[in-house]
Amino acid sequence: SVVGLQASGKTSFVNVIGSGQWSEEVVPTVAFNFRKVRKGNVTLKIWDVAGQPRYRSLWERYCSGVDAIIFVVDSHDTDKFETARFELQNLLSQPSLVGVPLLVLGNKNDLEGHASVNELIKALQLDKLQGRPISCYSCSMKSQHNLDIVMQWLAGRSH
Ligand SMILES: Nc1nc2c(ncn2[C@@H]2O[C@H](COP(=O)(O)OP(=O)(O)OP(=O)(O)O)[C@@H](O)[C@H]2O)c(=O)[nH]1
Ligand SMILES: [Mg+2]
Repeated sequence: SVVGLQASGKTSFVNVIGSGQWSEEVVPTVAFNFRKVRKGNVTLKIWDVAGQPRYRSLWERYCSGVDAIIFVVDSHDTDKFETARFELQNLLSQPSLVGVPLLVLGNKNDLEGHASVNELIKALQLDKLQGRPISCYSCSMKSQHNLDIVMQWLAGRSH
C-alpha cells in the first residue's frame, strides 16, 4: 500500500515502476487506485491511496494485512515534514498495523535542497519506531534514481 501526503509522488511512483512512464502532469488521486505490476518473477499488487486530508482516514484500511507500507515524502518540501510525521506516526500507532514492514521514500531528490535520508529519519522520527522492519531511501521518480534498490526491497517482502 502506498500512502503519504498529497503531491508527494505516490501515483508517479506507481506509474514509473508500472510502465516507466514519468509525467509532470499527474491528476491528484481520488480515494484510491489499484494496480498490478509485474517485475520478473514478482507480481506487486499495489493500492495507491490518495493523500489529501479528506482521504487520510482511508489509509489504515488499505494498509492492514499488506506485505509492506510505502510512505512517500516530498523530500524537497520541508515545510510539510511536520504534517508528514504526524500522519505517519498516527497511522503506525493503529493496532491493526502492528509489525507491517515500512519503506519510507524521500522522493524528488532531483530538486536542489532536498532533505537527506538522515534528515528525513530525524524529521519523521523514524528512530522512535519499533516492532517492524523499516527502511528509508532517497529517490526520484523523475530521474528514477534509486528505484532499483526500492524494487529490490519490495521483492524481498514478497512471499
Ligand atoms: N521534480 C519531481 N517532481 C515529482 C517527482 N515525483 C512526482 N513529482 C511531481 O509531483 C506532483 C505530484 O505527483 P503525484 O504522483 O500526483 O502525487 P500523489 O502523491 O499521487 O498525490 P495525491 O494523489 O494527491 O495524493 C506531480 O506534478 C509530479 O509530476 C520527482 O521525483 N521529482
Ligand atoms: Mg496520487
